[in-house]
Amino acid sequence: MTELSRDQVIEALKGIRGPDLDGNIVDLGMVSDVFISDAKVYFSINVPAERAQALEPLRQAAERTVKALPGVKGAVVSLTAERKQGSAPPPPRPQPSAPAHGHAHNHGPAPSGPQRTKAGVPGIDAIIAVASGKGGVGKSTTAVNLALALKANGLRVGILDADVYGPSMPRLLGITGRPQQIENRIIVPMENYGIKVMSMGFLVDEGTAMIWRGPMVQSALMQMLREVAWGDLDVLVVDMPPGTGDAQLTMAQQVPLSGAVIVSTPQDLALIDARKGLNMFNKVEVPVLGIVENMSYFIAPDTGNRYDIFGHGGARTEAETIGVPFLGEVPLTISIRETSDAGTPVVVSEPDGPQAKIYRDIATKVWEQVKARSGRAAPSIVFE
Ligand SMILES: Nc1ncnc2c1ncn2[C@@H]1O[C@H](COP(=O)(O)OP(=O)(O)OP(=O)(O)O)[C@@H](O)[C@H]1O
Repeated sequence: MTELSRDQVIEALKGIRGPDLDGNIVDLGMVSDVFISDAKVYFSINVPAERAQALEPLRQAAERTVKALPGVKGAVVSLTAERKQGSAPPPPRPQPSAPAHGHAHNHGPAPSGPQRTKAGVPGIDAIIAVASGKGGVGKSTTAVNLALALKANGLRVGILDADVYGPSMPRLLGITGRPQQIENRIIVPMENYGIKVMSMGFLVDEGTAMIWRGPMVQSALMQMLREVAWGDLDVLVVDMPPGTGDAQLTMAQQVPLSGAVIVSTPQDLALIDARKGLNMFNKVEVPVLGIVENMSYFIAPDTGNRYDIFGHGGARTEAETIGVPFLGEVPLTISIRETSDAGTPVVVSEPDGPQAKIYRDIATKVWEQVKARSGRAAPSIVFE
């Protein structure tokens, strides 16, 4: 197999017409730098923000084209809508949580630590959602490494994979097999690397087409939350399905969340989606613990050089604008991807490496936020 080159990719992308069918996306200057690493191709296409949604087919066409090239193992293509240099900053947005609800302060004294009764699931002190405004930003990767980093920081941790449409925890944590059921339909969670895990992926055969209707999703989720022998946990990390639709809103409402972590990539478009996520949690009065910028910058595997291909720093600015904590920047590195694919997340497989440290620092900040907010009553849950 011949080595894949950037020129080949660019040549192929020249076959894709611009949004108004004049010229191609390369000659129109819409394509960012192209990075190739381990036969996976990364680049972004710059489009006007207001046309982003309409141009999703263009992104898909570019992705398909690149994936079809011989020797390409995968492609990560994102749309970006860069602000023009020197343009006015966006207007300040209101604080995400109104002081009337008593959880608007990101600072101030940490009262007494998370309280057992607050989480609403006996034995579980705090439940944290990891969410993203859209798919593919690395939400599951962040969730698993955050959970393992919380464990590395000395906490008792579980993960609930609420992404029933595309459960990824079995793969990310390298767990196969089925969980056991004990008396009263209670399921024993699976376990690896010292954390307990429950995922629909353990119950449904891979490749089985599951057609989920809303109520089924809700009942599956409630079972995974309440009919699982979690034991005593300091924190349960919930990997939410991507997006901010009705299903996610209901989920955010029904799970007694202590707070939510929002994962975004730095591009403006992803940030717009991240803001939707933030609004969703505000709607159901779940405090947003902060934003993580994933794929913040790129570390080339051969030289270790750093490249800001995705416009690093957008999420930090966004967090400052909307007044939520910024939790940290995770670079796009091959080690994060490969360790995830291998079921040995970087926090456990390279615990002394720089990536693991980044996740542990994020975990520390997340936990500080949980503790700072634990005085607040959890949203009530209604059982039918
Ligand atoms: N920081 C990173 N560096 C390199 N690769 C990453 C990083 N974060 C995520 N990835 C890779 O990007 C892909 C998407 O990540 P992941 O599945 O975590 O995203 P997601 O937002 O949960 O996606 P989905 O919406 O499909 O559930 C995976 O191949 C993952 O290994």
